[in-house]
Amino acid sequence: MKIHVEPTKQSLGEAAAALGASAIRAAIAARGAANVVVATGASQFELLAALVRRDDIDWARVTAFHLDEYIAMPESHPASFRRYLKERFTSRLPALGAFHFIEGDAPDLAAELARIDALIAAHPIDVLFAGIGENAHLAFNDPPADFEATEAFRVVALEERCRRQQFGEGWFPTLDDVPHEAISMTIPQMMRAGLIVLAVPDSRKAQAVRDTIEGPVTPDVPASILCRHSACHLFLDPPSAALLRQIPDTAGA
Ligand SMILES: O=P(O)(O)OC[C@H]1O[C@](O)(CO)[C@@H](O)[C@@H]1O
Repeated sequence: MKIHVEPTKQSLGEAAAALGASAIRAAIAARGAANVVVATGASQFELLAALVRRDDIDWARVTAFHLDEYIAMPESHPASFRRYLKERFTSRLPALGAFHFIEGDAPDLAAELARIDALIAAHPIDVLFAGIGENAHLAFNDPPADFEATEAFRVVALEERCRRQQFGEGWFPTLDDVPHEAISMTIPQMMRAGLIVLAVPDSRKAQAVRDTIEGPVTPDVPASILCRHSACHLFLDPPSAALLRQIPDTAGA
């Protein structure tokens, strides 16, 4: 895993977007199209803002997916990930080729899972942008995460720490309002991406970052599996890097 410690959240977002953009351009040059996954949450604000400003990408050739969505939440809810992405991504990229949203409030969840599994199987992912939760989750795969899942998306239960984080970020009026279930991309599906670009700012992520990089690869630290990916870049700011004993593989090294 390549670690980049950027001086600010803004430069973190710009550097992560620049790396992703070069891989998107390379995929378009090689195949005429690129497939990407984008993430949500407070950690992705600066990255998405920088990504939608990139005018060096032929966005019409890009097909996009996202990582996760709450079950039974209408898109009009302030915490809906579809709403988040329509406000911060698709509305800023009118030329975008396609965006396949996870309909977490679909009446038939099995049919919805089958639909998005088939779609992503037809679109091998070139670049996956993601964050890491305070509990080191990847997408909504809370600990202990399933590193062996065979499907691309599944329904998952959200653990207490994860629900507290969502409440703490201000997306819900009370903890009780945070859903207990979501549809999440599975970890094996995330690991199939050609390039993984992680944007992880803020001191509240410092322990998860340390456990991810310095601890063993274990389902109890879902993001630790990323150490086994051949092209994974982790963008930190000084507060999120604060607990690292050393920066093992700095950018450009
Ligand atoms: O920015 P946050 O809220 O810390 O989220 C980090 C990760 O967790 C998820 O938001 C799921 O909660 C992912 O989409 C994101 O990559």
